[in-house]
Amino acid sequence: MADFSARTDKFIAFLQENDVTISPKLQIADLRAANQGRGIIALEDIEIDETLFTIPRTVLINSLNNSLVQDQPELADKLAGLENEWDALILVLLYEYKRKESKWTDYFNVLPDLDTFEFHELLFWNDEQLSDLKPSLVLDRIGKDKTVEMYERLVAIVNQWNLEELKGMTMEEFTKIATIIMSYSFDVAQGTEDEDEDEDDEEEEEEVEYIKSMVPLADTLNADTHLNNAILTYNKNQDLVMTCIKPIKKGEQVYNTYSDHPNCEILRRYGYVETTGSKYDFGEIPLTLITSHFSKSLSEQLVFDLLEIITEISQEEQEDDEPEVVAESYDCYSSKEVNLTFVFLIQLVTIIALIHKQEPITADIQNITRIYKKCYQLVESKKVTTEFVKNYTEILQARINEYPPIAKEPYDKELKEPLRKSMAEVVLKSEYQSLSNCLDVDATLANTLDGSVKTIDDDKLIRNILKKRSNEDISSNAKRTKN
Ligand SMILES: C[S@@+](CC[C@H](N)C(=O)[O-])C[C@H]1O[C@@H](n2cnc3c(N)ncnc32)[C@H](O)[C@@H]1O
Repeated sequence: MADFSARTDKFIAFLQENDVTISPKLQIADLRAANQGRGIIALEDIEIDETLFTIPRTVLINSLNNSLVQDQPELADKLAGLENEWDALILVLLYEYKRKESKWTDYFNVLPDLDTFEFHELLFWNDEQLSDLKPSLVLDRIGKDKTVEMYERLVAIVNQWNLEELKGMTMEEFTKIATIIMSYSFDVAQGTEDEDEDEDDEEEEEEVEYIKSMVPLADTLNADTHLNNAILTYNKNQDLVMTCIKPIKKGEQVYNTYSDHPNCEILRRYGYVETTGSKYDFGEIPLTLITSHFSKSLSEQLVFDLLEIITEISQEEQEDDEPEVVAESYDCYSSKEVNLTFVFLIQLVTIIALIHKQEPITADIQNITRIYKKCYQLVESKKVTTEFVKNYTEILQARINEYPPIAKEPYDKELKEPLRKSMAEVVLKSEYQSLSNCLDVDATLANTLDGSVKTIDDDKLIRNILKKRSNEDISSNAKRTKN
């Protein structure tokens, strides 16, 4: 405890020596009892727009500003030239960690210690612990293979650049540094001003470049998706300014946002969960579940062929920035909203399957394009068919049924031991509840399509498609006769 607060005191002295100004209404607190490490609390009420603290850029650590380039200036261009911005920051941070004394020593002494800190991000879970997360699709995103690839790439750079101090970098050290970057770093805008921005000039906004940086003090803030009350902005001098965006009462914690993540992603990236669910929770429907659902009415091979054709058509028909219709999975949010592509795909395959019942369908691109366009118009005009509702509900229910009984239980306010098992249970509950919320079909469709949605008879749509097709057949026959 004494060591913990002594480190906090030295960190505060470091901030003051480096011209960081902090509101006297704030205090860095020991929140270890709540599994939150350090955090910042308000000693007095704070109003919206009050400045919480101001950080000059000289205190940041990034590929431009660090001890490695100070010690070996010839590396500056090489670091700036690295294609992957993670690579540069990993190298400079590991160098700072290994260097016994540097400008940032008292900052590093409040960051997770590489030897003693227990990281809970999913990269550090063993197979048995991970199995408690089944059937969450977060298990497909842990990225152990990518980490090995990145480690090997960095070892090659260390050797090529002959970075003596980093030559013994182990896979474990590398993984911990990369994790610290993932959970502590900020993408800091280069040369932006908060005020006097021409908001209409979108092109100018697009040109803003970001540099991945460690930002002392800004990274002492914990996050909460429901209670977020502070954001990082910039002032005219290009300093970083943490600003209050929601009134904060005396005794309350100051919370940043780490972006709009569901609990499974908060756990994967930051090693904690929001015990009563994230504001941005979702459950996911894997494409395989949609495939197996429709394989009951169409053959499995036909479903595969259709998905291939639908992918082709959507690439042709869609704008570049629109999401692919055929994706590996689809999100179902706790706020009763799903991906629009999920609605469209189910509606499309539903109609194809019904037509197939009347006359066997072939996976022919012209034919499917016609049905694709009709379904697109239908969904665009905020309509779906009765059979869509049935298939949507059955697919969602099939996914819900994959969850273990614990997922159905309400949230406990606090985590229990063993901690990782307890966090995994929270993730499953978050996903289960999100999927269940989306069983409210009317509300979910209204949120997804931005307005109330009408359900029409399938036959009406099918007749319309088949009629149009026979009309087109007649006219193409007529054309052929003419020729
Ligand atoms: C940017 S740091 C925040 C400062 C951190 N608490 C510390 O002591 O260094 C991010 C890390 O803080 C912890 N954290 C942030 N928000 C949290 C929360 N709401 N509950 C529990 N832990 C949280 C997680 O370990 C996360 O990886």
